Amino acid sequence: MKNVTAFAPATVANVSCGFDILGFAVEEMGDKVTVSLSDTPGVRVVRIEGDGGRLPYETDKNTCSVALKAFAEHIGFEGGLEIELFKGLPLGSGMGSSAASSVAALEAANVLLGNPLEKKDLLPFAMKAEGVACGAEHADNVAPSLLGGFVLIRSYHPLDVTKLHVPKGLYCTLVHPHFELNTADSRSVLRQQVSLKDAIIQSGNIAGLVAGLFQEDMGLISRSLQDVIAEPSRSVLIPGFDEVKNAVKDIGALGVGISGSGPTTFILSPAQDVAYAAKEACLKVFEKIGLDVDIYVSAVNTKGTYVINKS
Ligand SMILES: Nc1ncnc2c1ncn2[C@@H]1O[C@H](COP(=O)(O)OP(=O)(O)OP(=O)(O)O)[C@@H](O)[C@H]1O
Ligand SMILES: N[C@@H](CCO)C(=O)O
Repeated sequence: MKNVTAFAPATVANVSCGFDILGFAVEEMGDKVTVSLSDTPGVRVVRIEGDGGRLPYETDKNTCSVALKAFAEHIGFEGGLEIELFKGLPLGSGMGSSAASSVAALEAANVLLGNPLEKKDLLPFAMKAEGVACGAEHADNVAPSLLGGFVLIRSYHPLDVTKLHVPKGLYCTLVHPHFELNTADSRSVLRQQVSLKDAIIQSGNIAGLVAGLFQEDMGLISRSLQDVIAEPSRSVLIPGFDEVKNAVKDIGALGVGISGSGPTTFILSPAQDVAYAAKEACLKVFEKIGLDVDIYVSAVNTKGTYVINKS
């Protein structure tokens, strides 16, 4: 085997009440990465497509190569690895673009080198790449992109992640307005202190959301999709956010929140037809505002990253 290509899915981080500790993966949208063995030692990005020429080739800047360099050092691989990145995700969208790249690169390289590590043990290298992309080694995009489904980060020190149950029928609608918001900028507007009152509300909601997922209790999930920590500071940066909340109030959706650090908004629904009704409602909102959007409807991806070609 000389090269392996892997796909890694887009993700919705935070899921309202789980700032930096919860995320889920979606289907179809994502990045593809081919990793090939090379006679020249070291990790190199040799091709990038689909980014409009905007992503860095430098090994210490592209999330694919940052992750692979750390992985190669960890397993003691001293040979050469070449990376070809096919961007499927828009940059600065809130759909985990930098995460999908590093996760696909790690999955491809791990398989190429004979699976020296288990999938879950690739996580720290992808987190390192997130640190380079946005200044914080948060795992709520990389963990679900790697493992699929809903993933909870119980602790960062030590790292303790766990997959949660995905209720049948759960769908999401992702509304991506055509402008970029860097995660670093979107983190810089956050308050550094949280009041006791808000801490109580947020803990109740995250516990309720986890219980709701396991019990497949759509009412409990819906009541728990509330964020009093990040959303109040960030929603002002997202045109149409309040209008979307209003527009989907009466169509049976479970809730609305900012996907990761935005500007994408996610709507969770208990069934596919509700997710499509949410799409129609959002199209009307953005037509009125006069802003171009892409709207995707997707089930939850329970598989995470996977290999699509080996040769
Ligand atoms: N392979 C990559 N894919 C995307 N961004 C990358 C990649 N490698 C490096 N970067 C850098 O990461 C930064 C983008 O990180 P940021 O977290 O803001 O965006 P994102 O991952 O596209 O957003 P989001 O997670 O909100 O979808 C940019 O400076 C970009 O140049
Ligand atoms: N938890 C991160 C996700 C970034 O996509 C944040 O909200 O900043």
